[in-house]
Amino acid sequence: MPEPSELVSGLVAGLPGWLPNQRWFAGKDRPVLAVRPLRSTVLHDGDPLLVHVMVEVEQQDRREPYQLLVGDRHELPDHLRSSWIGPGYEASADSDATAPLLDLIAGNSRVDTLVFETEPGVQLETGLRARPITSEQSNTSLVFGHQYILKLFRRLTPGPNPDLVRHRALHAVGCEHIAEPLGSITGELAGQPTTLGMLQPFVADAVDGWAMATTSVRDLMAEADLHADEVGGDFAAEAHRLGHAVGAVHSDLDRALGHEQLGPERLAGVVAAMQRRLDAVLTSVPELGAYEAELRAAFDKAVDAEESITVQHVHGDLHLGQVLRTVSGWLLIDFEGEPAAPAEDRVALHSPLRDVAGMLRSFDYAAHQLLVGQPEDHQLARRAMEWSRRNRDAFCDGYAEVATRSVGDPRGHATLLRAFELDKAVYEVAYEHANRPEWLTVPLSSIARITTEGDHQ
Ligand SMILES: Nc1ncnc2c1ncn2[C@@H]1O[C@H](COP(=O)(O)OP(=O)(O)O)[C@@H](O)[C@H]1O
Ligand SMILES: O=P(O)(O)O[C@H]1O[C@H](CO)[C@@H](O[C@H]2O[C@H](CO)[C@@H](O)[C@H](O)[C@H]2O)[C@H](O)[C@H]1O
Repeated sequence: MPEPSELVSGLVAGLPGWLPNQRWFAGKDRPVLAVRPLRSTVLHDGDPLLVHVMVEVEQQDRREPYQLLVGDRHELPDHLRSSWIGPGYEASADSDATAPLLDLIAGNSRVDTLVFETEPGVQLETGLRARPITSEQSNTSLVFGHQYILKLFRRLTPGPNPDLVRHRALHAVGCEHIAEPLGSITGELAGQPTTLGMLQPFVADAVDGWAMATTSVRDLMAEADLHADEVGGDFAAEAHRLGHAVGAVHSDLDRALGHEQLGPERLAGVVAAMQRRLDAVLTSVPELGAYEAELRAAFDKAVDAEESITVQHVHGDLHLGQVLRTVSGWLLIDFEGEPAAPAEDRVALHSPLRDVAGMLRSFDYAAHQLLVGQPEDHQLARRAMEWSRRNRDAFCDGYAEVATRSVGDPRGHATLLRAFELDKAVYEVAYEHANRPEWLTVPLSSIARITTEGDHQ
């Protein structure tokens, strides 16, 4: 096997061709011009070899750091062939190679500039093998035994990652709706201690909200004569509990990290950001042009709708795929903000209504995604609306029971909430255009309904 330094320099040369095929690579829409190694650290010098590598990826207008786990072994098993970069392979799918990561955290170890540590008072079980979770995500998560999940952040931003910061803050105030942070990995990037990984308990019995909600929609669609409140798979009680959980997380984030009250000129700044996002999405998705005037008017209306706006730490990219139903209740995961947003936006304070709007959008998605590609059917479309309205209302009812005083019932801020929902739908138009063009009709038809038909609760 080559020396680790030779391995890394050879492998970096293969990365411009390999990176764009990775789900977690954020720059798939632009060519990779160059990849430069920033730092490499040998974590296990054996067979398999495990090297932690940070690289800088250059694309047209940006240079962004990423982390990789690089492996090498005498014989590469068949199941790792797709991870081959040459020389060496990306090792996150190699259970033999990644096993030391948990032990390094448990041992509060330091290797070169990498710091592996447990959270205060945490004792970890060691010697467990890891498997990567198979869902397509923005980062890479490894499950150790059935006990722990380690998320390795792929695109790095110098400084602490908001996912870890918010989990720590919520845990410190006893929040029941998160998986407790158990440990972390920190490295050095641009001279700053930077979060590379976060360890949490793996909740093996959890089902995500999207799977539950879409099962409920399917149940309703299958019943010709029953209403949403009459079918066995009714989701409203869960939507209510979920609203309660999100409201409690917002209150806990406020208690732990505080809030700010912004005056009218800052509210105007929030709305200006919505207009700028619309400008950007209009250039890449011309279909959105049909709704431009109505969208701009809805955003402008929000400027005068409230005297001030409360901002605090929030989730930032809340949707049904970011919540897990366990036997004891709902957990929120992944407090990193929108994957495509700039780092400043992901750590910034925002209105809690932005998260509420994200979840309301998700109910709308769950209701309408089954209709994608189907011939128009008014009966099914009416049922989708019925499901969406019922569950959005139940969510808001649950949220209002525990929300911070400054927000209360989200429906009491109808104009601002509508603007946040439309802003999220504009984001989704860009997301679907880039990732799932066949689903572009989902956010576009919501925008049509909300703006043209005024259909909004
Ligand atoms: N504590 C946990 N227990 C069980 N599964 C989890 C846990 N945390 C995350 N997951 C699963 O891992 C997936 C990816 O986690 P997430 O934090 O959303 O990562 P990413 O930033 O890559 O999107 C989730 O969709 C969920 O299925
Ligand atoms: O989970 P991520 O942080 O990677 O979020 C991105 O991908 C989501 C899709 O997986 C996307 O969510 C959109 O589709 C969901 C259904 O698949 C729906 O529930 C959401 O409401 C909708 O926004 C999310 O926008 C994107 O950031």
